[in-house]
Amino acid sequence: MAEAPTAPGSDPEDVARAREVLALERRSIDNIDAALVHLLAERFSHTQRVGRLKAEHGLPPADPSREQAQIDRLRALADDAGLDPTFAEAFLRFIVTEVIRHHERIREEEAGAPSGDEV
Ligand SMILES: O=C(O)C(=O)C[C@]1(C(=O)O)C=C[C@@H](O)C=C1
Repeated sequence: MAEAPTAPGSDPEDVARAREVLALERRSIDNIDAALVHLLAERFSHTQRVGRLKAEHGLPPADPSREQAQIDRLRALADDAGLDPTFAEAFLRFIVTEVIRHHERIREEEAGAPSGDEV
């Protein structure tokens, strides 16, 4: 009697191998996600310092010309790396929007804080 046809890739050994590959890929994905979190934390610690510097010296929270230069650079890097430049731009804009929100909060805090000269 002929064997029952199996759907392509549904052989239990194939599925077991696929699960092993999936587990390995997920380990790498978790490592990369951890690296991204650490890199973002590092980036935000620098932008917090920039925010305080800007607030102390009356500089505007946002710098659109700097942002445009960053976007142009990141889009080119993404293109070279095989990453969608539109995604890279959206990702940077998402981060920078949050940074500007932090800068504005720092500026408001600075404006409300006593100067240190007061008794
Ligand atoms: O470089 C600055 O002036 C920053 O405040 C940092 C940063 C950024 O996150 O890269 C954020 C806001 C500015 O509009 C431009 C860039």
